[in-house]
Amino acid sequence: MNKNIAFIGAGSMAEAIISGVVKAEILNKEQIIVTNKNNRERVEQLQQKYDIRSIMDKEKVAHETDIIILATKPYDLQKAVESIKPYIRPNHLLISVIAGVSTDYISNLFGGNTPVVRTMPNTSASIGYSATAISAGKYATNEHLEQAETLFNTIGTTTIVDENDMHTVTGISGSGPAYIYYLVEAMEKAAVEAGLDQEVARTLVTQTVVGAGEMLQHSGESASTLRDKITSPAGTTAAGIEALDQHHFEETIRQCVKSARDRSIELGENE
Ligand SMILES: NC(=O)C1=CN([C@@H]2O[C@H](COP(=O)(O)OP(=O)(O)OC[C@H]3O[C@@H](n4cnc5c(N)ncnc54)[C@H](OP(=O)(O)O)[C@@H]3O)[C@@H](O)[C@H]2O)C=CC1
Ligand SMILES: O=C(O)[C@@H]1CCC=N1
Repeated sequence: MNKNIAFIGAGSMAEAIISGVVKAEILNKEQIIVTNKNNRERVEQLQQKYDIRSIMDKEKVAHETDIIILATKPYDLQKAVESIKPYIRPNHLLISVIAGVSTDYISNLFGGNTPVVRTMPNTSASIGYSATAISAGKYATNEHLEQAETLFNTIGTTTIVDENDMHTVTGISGSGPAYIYYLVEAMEKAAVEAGLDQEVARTLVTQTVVGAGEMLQHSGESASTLRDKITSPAGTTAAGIEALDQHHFEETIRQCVKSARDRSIELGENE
């Protein structure tokens, strides 16, 4: 890509994207700039770790870049925009990774027809495995959307969605890796309580999750078919699944996704 990119916000999500983009080698490292509010130590840490540039002066950040990725928490967005708004050019593209916040709101904050593309990646971006959803705001052209797709395709898959679906997407794939990690924590705890060594538990559970993920990706079979193949009649898996059902597993997941989605809506309502 012949575009310079700046990250406004240098937290977990910015780092996951930077890590993935650097590994993908689609940009020279000096084309990537990171900045935050005032935590110079953090941006210098990222600068050293990924051999990218850190710049605290927002005028210089804007001057040196074509694409600006907004990666603050939703409640910090307004101040972040204020700090860079005076230096935004008409040909800048803004890409938001921020949960809940609409492209219209961001365009309005910038006070005009600023093109905004909204994305919802996840932290697996750091190893090229993000499931990123993308929506174009009303001032973003097809070219802007393609630029965002090109960038996010380097850190995983991209799926274009209607912006109205972004809250659900956030509850599914934005937060999703955390649900899987929570499941892993629970399985490890159960294994240790049943007498397995912690390291043995970790190795077995991790490989089980990785293997299941690879099967979902590569076997061409649905989750339900794959599950059936493990579930012998009156066997161990059937007993385990029955316990999950008795403890309302499906309803628990439904509530989990709904709560995350509702929270995304709330974050947007503070607009
Ligand atoms: N973490 C995740 O898995 C995902 C997160 N997201 C979204 O990404 C966004 C960032 O999340 P995450 O990385 O976890 O958050 P973090 O808290 O880890 O990072 C937020 C960053 O924003 C910076 N910041 C705060 N205020 C300003 C400002 N005025 N100007 C410039 N930078 C500022 C902070 O800098 P400082 O330290 O100086 O305050 C910090 O570097 C959120 O909106 C979240 O919804 C989306 C998908 C997944
Ligand atoms: O928890 C959050 O609000 C962010 C959005 C998606 C993942 N993390």
